[in-house]
Amino acid sequence: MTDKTPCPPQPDTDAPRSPGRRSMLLGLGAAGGGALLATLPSQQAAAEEAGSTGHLSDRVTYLGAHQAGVTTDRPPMGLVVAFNILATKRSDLERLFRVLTDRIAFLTQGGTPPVIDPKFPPPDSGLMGPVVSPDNLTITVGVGASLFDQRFGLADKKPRQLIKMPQFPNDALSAELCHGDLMIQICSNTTDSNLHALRDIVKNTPDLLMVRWKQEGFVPPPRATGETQSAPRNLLGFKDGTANPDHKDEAEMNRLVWVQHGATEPAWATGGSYGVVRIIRNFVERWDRTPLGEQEAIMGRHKPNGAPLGMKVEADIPSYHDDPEGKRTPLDAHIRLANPRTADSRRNLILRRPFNYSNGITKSGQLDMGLLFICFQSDLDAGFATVQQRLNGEPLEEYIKPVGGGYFFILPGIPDKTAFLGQSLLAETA
Ligand SMILES: C=CC1=C(C)c2cc3[nH]c(cc4nc(cc5[nH]c(cc1n2)c(C)c5CCC(=O)O)C(CCC(=O)O)=C4C)c(C)c3C=C
Ligand SMILES: [Fe+2]
Repeated sequence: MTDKTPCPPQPDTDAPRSPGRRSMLLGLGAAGGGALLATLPSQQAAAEEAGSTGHLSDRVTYLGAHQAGVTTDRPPMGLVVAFNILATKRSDLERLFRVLTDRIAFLTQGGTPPVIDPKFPPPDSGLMGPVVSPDNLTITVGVGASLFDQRFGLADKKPRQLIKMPQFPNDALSAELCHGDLMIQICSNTTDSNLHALRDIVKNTPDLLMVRWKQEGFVPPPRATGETQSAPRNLLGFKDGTANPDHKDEAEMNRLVWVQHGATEPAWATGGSYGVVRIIRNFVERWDRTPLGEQEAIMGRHKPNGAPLGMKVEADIPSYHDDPEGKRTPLDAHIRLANPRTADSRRNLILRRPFNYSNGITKSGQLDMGLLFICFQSDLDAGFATVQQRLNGEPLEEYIKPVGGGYFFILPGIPDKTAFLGQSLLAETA
């Protein structure tokens, strides 16, 4: 049953976004408060021991032309949650976007939730103690094709390439893990920050949103020995992310990721992006019984150091034109199909931002783990759809099974504190 308890007044979200050096050093940020100061050193030590690279005071702005969580650094923990929208009126859809904006402002910047009469449910779950620290949190909101049905009068404003994610040949999509009117990606240094943010959003939208599916994931920390370059490993034991475009290169991100003004998309979509989520199970028991040479031929890279086959280091650029028969890198190796590195295939580049996941065991007693694959692009057809089409039938398919996910349009950013998420979309159809 949906909890319809009205929420008590929410805290001021106007927390300063540039904490002083001293408060940064103390790990206080905008949150302030002695309670945090008292607990910080041990929490931080624990996080560092666990390999987390972040600090409780790390704060990512939620304001700007683009939403955070796409080209910002990927923190160690991430989750994707998809919702059905319960609102049926346009005014309620606007209320939903305003509430989300308000919660994103508070949760990502941190602060102290109000203390209220104990006869009411507490405004905050308390998962993070009396002070909510930012902890590198980003909350990224996307909308599915179904938002543009008859309910809200938005049909003619649908991003041109936004469709319900199709079933690809190797997919075994499970209905309860797919699609949704709204998708929220929540990323931070720690699982509890992500869950705290999720619970806050769910609590504040009882009559507006219903959770449809959720998948949590993680990025392993850099290992102290033997790892010479950046990309962390996936659950097949290979470095994953090596050949990703540079998310810090603004020009490249404008070319590949962000919908540009004057593009073929509706004007409201400028600054947004297409987000693809795929829950891809890995058959790790079978993989772990596969000879190393075969694993490497399937991926097209050496397992220990991530170098392209026949090359020395991870950063080496694979070359295929001098290997037309695939003697060094098989023609059907994952990386060669995904990016054949021709002049034409430059327009198919995508920004990958995946997380590993481990969900326990399946009904038949197999380890249920895999890749929460997430990627972003300004052109869905040229990006994910083309790359996935090239991967259809690849040898890696024997070891993977996509079971869920969806296509979403990542809304443009919130330009300033007077604005709200989705405002450009609603303004165009007011
Ligand atoms: C449709 C897009 C892609 C899906 C789905 C996908 C699934 C998937 N990938 C790995 C492991 C690796 N992928 C790597 C590279 C790579 N993968 C894609 C696209 C998809 N992968 C691209 C575009 C690339 C880059 C290719 C290049 O430019 O050379 C790698 C190599 C390291 C790296 O560059 O990241 C690994 C390893 C798994 C296990 C998987 C599904 C479970
Ligand atoms: Fe891949």
